[in-house]
Amino acid sequence: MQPATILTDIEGTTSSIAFVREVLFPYARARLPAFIREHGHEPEVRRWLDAVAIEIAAGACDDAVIAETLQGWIDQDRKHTALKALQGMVWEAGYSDGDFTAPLYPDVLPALQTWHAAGHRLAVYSSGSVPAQKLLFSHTEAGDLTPLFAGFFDTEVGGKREAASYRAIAARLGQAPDTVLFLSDVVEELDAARAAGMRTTLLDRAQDYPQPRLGDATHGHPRAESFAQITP
Ligand SMILES: CSCCC(=O)C(=O)COP(=O)(O)O
Ligand SMILES: [Mg+2]
Repeated sequence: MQPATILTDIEGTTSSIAFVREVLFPYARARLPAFIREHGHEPEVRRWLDAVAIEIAAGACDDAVIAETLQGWIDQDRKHTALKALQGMVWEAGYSDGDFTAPLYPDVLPALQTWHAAGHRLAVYSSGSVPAQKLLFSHTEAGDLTPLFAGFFDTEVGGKREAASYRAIAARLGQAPDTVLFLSDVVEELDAARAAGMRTTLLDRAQDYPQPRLGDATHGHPRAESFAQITP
């Protein structure tokens, strides 16, 4: 039988929520206005700024207003595809200037290496954009881990709480959904993956969730406090 493909979330699963909210988000929040002023004319940036403008004003609006809107969305932790794409572009400088590297929970790298060596395909599905995911995994404290992964998926495939997104990911990986194990800290995401036919495990990390999710709070998903407890 083919080893299961392991599809993992990032924030709260491979890396702490604190890193995302206390390092990545403030970095992007502070630099987005200047980034938009300097790069707003570039088509790949403009495309996302226009998407924000359409949402907030049904059309054109000032770039300063767009920047303020994006900062508000960061404060609300909105998982908007345009915000995530722009954040990823801003984080590129942070990684390349050495302002930060990406921490992983200590159990993550050994498990990923073991699973990869055992023939499991590994993939990522995060609200962070695919370029942001690749930046993160290529700038971990253990070096570049991107060669371990066979696929990266973001919300361009669909929202993380929608079963259709997981069906689309399975199809893109060329796998039947029941051969994919999805790992996440968010029960609603696991519910959607299960509805699509995937296997699931809830990551319940004490650092992120001081109140353990037990019993009904797991919605029937297998629960693990570390990757070391997962048998794919
Ligand atoms: C690619 S790292 C940035 C993480 C991020 O912006 C985010 O919203 C994380 O969401 P996740 O789906 O990984 O919980
Ligand atoms: Mg998460």
